[in-house]
Amino acid sequence: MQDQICYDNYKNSADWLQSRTKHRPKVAIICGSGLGHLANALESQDAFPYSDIPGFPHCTAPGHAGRLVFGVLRGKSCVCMQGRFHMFEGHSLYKVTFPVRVFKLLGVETLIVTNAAGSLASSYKTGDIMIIRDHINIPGLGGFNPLNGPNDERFGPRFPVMGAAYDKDLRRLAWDLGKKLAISDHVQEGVYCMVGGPNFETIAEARLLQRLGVDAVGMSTVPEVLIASHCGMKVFGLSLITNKVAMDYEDQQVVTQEEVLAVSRKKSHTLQTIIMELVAHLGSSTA
Ligand SMILES: O=P(O)(O)O[C@@H]1C[C@H](O)[C@@H](CO)O1
Ligand SMILES: Nc1nc2[nH]cnc2c(=O)[nH]1
Repeated sequence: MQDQICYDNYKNSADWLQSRTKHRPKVAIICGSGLGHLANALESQDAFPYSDIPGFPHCTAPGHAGRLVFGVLRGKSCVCMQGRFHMFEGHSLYKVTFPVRVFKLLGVETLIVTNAAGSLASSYKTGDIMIIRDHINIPGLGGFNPLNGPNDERFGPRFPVMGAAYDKDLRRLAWDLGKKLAISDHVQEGVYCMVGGPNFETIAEARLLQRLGVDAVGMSTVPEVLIASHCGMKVFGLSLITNKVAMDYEDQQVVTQEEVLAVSRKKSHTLQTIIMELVAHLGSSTA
């Protein structure tokens, strides 16, 4: 594969970071659009602009600050991506997922992914939070997969299974936390679908995805989950529902990226609260 990334590049980046921070995180968090505020909650921060880190791509999507922040969240050492890389920015899937393998080499065991997404499930409301139970990888079904090319056994097997990519115990814990925080009316669990973007769905595409069993659709997350699961990390994912996807030609709602960002910024606090509680419980008998 033309631009596949070799082990030494991931290692070089991990060594660079380890020589500049005392933190040794076991948890990594990827912040979706408008959700980067979470990184500000980290204590004893060491922050690095992506442009300084060897091998890291540059962040061009709106609502993604482009910084890697190490610190302590609820007593746990974490590393937080304040902004991610998307295929629609023109990055290869190897670049999109580059940080995840760097996290593996840093010793990360649990990856938490977040995103902004449009809902297809009729019962979902804007502002709801969806625990990701499973995914559909539309680019992947068409052959675009970050695991394409020669397999590096140091990361994982040639043919990884994906039937249980989203950790069951962490999903259950998130449900319990939703109840404890009295927000369970706004918590859902469902199937996330990645499309390539950058355009939003046509009406016919939206209807197709709904028939396929998709509850929420976005343009990210799945490549990172594939790479994390391949190398044996526990994965937990949340989608913030920023809009309902138009399903009808008469529908007057037209989604815009401004609306996506405005809703995710407005509702990010709830998502952050769940993540902070979840991180606090990591390592207990249930997580
Ligand atoms: O990084 P995320 O997935 O939150 O980025 C947002 C949501 C869609 O993927 C895309 C268009 O809204 O940007
Ligand atoms: N593809 C897609 N991505 C989104 N991200 C946030 N909302 C949407 C949406 O409606 N469709």
